[in-house]
Amino acid sequence: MLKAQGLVKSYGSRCVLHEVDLEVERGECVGIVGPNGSGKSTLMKVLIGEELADRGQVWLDGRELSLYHPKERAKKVAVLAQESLGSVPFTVEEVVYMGRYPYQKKWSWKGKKDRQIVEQMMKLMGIEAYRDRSVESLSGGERQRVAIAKALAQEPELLILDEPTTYLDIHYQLAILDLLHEYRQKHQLTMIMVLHDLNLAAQYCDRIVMLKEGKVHVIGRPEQVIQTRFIDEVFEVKPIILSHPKWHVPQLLLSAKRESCVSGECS
Ligand SMILES: Nc1ncnc2c1ncn2[C@@H]1O[C@H](COP(=O)(O)OP(=O)(O)OP(=O)(O)O)[C@@H](O)[C@H]1O
Repeated sequence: MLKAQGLVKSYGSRCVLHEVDLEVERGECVGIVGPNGSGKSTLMKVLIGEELADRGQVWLDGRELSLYHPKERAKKVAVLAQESLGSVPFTVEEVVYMGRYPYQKKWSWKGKKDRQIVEQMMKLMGIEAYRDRSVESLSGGERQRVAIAKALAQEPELLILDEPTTYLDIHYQLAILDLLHEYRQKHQLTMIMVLHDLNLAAQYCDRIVMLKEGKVHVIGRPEQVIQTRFIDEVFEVKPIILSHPKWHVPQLLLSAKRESCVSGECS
C-alpha cells in the first residue's frame, strides 16, 4: 500500500530524518513510536506529501505520491494530524461533511451516499448528539472523535493518525482504538499511527517502527520491538516488561526512580 525509500529531511542544517525506509502492506496497522523530537510527525508529513523530502521517494499503491492529484490522493489517504481541528467555527455535522470533499462533484454536493456516510461515521464515533454544536464548544476528547469521524468519512484506503489518543481518557482511548481496529478489519483499511503509549502500540499494531534521532532504530512485531534493551537505548528508561495475560503481547511497567512507597509512606 505504501513504500518509502531513503527518506532524508532537514530543517536548516538539522537533519531530522536519515535514510528512512518503510513498507506497509494493505490492511496492516503500523505504529510509529519514539521520543519527543525523534521525527515521527515529520515522517508522517513526508509520507502524505505535506512536506517534501530532500531525498528519497514515497509510493502509494505502486504510484509515486507526487503524481497524484490532491483530490485523487484524498480518496486514498486520510490524515488525522496533531491538533487537527483546532478551533473551527463549524458544527460537528459540517466538519464531518468536510470529509466528503474529495467526492464533491460540481452539481451533486451532499448526495444520498454522502449523507449516509456522514450519519454512519457520526454514529460510529458517538457524536450524533452533538451534530448541531459548534466544534469550538467541544472538549478536546469530543473534538478528537469528530476529527476521526471526518477522516473516516473520506472512505480512505490508508489512514494516517498522529497521536489519535491525545486528549482521550482511558475509556475513549480503548473505545476509539477498538473501533478503528474493527473498522480496519471490515474494510481492509491500512493504518499508520504515531503513538506515545507503547502498551497501546503493542496491543493494536501488527508492527512497530521505533525511531531514534530520525533513524529507524528497530522495526518488527511488538515482541521484537518492545524489549528492555531497545527501550533503554531509545528512551533511556529501563522498564519491566510483562506479557499481557489476555493478548500475550509485551506490556511495560514503568518504575519511578525514587524509593517505592512502603505501607503508604513514600520516601
Ligand atoms: N518546520 C520545522 N522547522 C524547523 N524544525 C522543525 C520543523 N518541524 C519539526 N522540526 C524539528 O524536527 C525535529 C523532529 O520533529 P517532529 O515533530 O517530527 O518530532 P516528533 O517525534 O513528532 O516529536 P513529538 O513526540 O514531540 O511530537 C524536532 O527537533 C523539531 O523541532
